[in-house]
Amino acid sequence: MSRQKVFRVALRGDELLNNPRFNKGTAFTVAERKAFGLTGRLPSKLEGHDSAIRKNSFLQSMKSQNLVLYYTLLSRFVIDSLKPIIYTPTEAEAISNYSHLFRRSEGLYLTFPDQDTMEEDFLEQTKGKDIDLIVCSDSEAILGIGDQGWSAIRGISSAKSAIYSLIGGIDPSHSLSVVLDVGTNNEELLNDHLYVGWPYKRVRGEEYDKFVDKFVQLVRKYFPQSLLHFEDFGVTNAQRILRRYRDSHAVFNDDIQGTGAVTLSCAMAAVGVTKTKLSEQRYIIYGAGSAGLGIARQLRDAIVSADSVPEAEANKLFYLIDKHGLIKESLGQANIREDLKDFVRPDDEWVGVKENGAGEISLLETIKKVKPTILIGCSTHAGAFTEEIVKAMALGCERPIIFPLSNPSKLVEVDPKDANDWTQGKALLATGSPFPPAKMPNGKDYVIAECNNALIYPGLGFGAIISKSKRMTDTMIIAGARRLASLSPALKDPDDALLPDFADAPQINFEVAVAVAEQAVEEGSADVSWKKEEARERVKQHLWLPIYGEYVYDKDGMM
Ligand SMILES: NC(=O)c1ccc[n+]([C@@H]2O[C@H](COP(=O)([O-])OP(=O)(O)OC[C@H]3O[C@@H](n4cnc5c(N)ncnc54)[C@H](O)[C@@H]3O)[C@@H](O)[C@H]2O)c1
Ligand SMILES: O=C(O)C[C@H](O)C(=O)O
Ligand SMILES: [Mg+2]
Repeated sequence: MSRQKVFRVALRGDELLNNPRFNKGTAFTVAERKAFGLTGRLPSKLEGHDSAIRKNSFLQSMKSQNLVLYYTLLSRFVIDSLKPIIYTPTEAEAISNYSHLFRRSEGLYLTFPDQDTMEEDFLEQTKGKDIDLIVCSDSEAILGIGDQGWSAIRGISSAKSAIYSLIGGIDPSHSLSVVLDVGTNNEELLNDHLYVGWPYKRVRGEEYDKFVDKFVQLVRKYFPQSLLHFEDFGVTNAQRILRRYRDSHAVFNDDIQGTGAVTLSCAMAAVGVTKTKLSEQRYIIYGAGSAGLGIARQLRDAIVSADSVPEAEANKLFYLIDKHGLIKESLGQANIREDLKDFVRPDDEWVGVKENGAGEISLLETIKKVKPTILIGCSTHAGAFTEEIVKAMALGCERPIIFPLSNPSKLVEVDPKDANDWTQGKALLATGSPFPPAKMPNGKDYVIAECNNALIYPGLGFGAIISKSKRMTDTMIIAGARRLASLSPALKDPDDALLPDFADAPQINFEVAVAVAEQAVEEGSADVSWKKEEARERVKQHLWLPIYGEYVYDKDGMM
């Protein structure tokens, strides 16, 4: 017969969770969590559960044991082959199964019913730390796989933070990954008795806004010069939260602004190949959610500033398509979000164009009428760019520019190999997830650019952090995007990739960070006394590299 022993334990918080002798993971009781300062460090449900270990889990486990080893392995040897394991697309699989994979606490869990202790939990987790970067998600729109509840902490908040360190050079001990667990509407998770998050429907409306606001105000109070990165929020919340806080703190929505920036760089490189201007293109954006609208606005703003086109004229170059087809006036307010209003097409343009029974105009009909030069996919609609669609693009212009950006790989709108074959190598291509090179008709490889926001957000973020920017402004983002575009391999060889390879991402993001910091200082968004000309040196000095230091014992030293 076994008898439960009572131990007197002098450890609290991280010390307790990181002690293999005493750690109980999700099995800590509510009373123990309170007594040992663990409430904000563990998800809400108490039983943990293990399942098979994947490569991703192995690296995750290495990360929790030895950060220097983890980042050295990733950066020094195999950045482009291991990145897909710790990030897109493998993360999608790890996230959807995370309750079954959960082993150790990571980051900060803020759960809706625990909001009375939010400040305590926040302070427990950040005590003695100098936090520059906070990455948070409420997990409602994870990549293209939708609502994943609590699981965002692992594959999204932590993976995005890891990319900041790996590619951007941000010291991992200065970043904090957060999940805002406000429930989930994912029935599969709600019905899974092993789901370890808060197993209730998503909180909406005023209660949700208050919860998010409480968190944002803690960030502002304790880390006023940090960058607050929002990832994979649902489209309406994402836009609203960004609007609400962007003038009072350095906040950044990666899906809107990061995706807009990397796609702008990629489009600049593509029009460099076709020797045209951004203002001479006609754009179809398929999927008008966070990414679609972010891309449309970023491209529009660049056209206004670089080609001196009035905003109202620039708006007319864009055709947005969503679930109800082309976004046009007659879809009515119920089917058009308020924030899409700049891009709503007038009905009288479409007289004579074929509609379906519900009065909707399809992607194919839009292409036939508009003869676009650029087609961008961020719809989560796998295979939407069929052979007929891609060939219709190629009929309308010599070098169609086609970016199927939906992640993970299985949701891509068209396999780039097919788009290349169907256009006899004429299409200029980029995807959101990594794909192997396609073969050109002359037998050469065509490297598919990976147009993923991870190629730019680490540099954008680092630039804002180093310059202690009070806000992340559009002009800072455009400065970073221009710098990235200027490093495109296709500018030297038009048959080369539109964007640099991820193997070069650290050097590329260094340049992006310098450009952002320079712009921040020049425009007065920065809060530093140094001059624009010093930005390069400042970024260099603050780059974190995974190298062991020498340890000297000091009882009051770092813990
Ligand atoms: N490459 C990148 O860096 C990058 C960045 C952000 C998002 N993405 C990808 O883009 C996709 C969308 O992400 P998001 O954050 O904008 O999500 P979101 O949910 O905000 O937007 C998706 C939009 O597509 C629309 N849609 C769904 N099915 C459609 C269909 N059949 N036809 C037309 N429209 C349809 C939805 O109504 C919604 O408006 C995801 O797959 C995501 O992984 C890629
Ligand atoms: O996470 C990624 O790979 C990119 C992007 O933020 C997405 O939501 O798909
Ligand atoms: Mg995202």
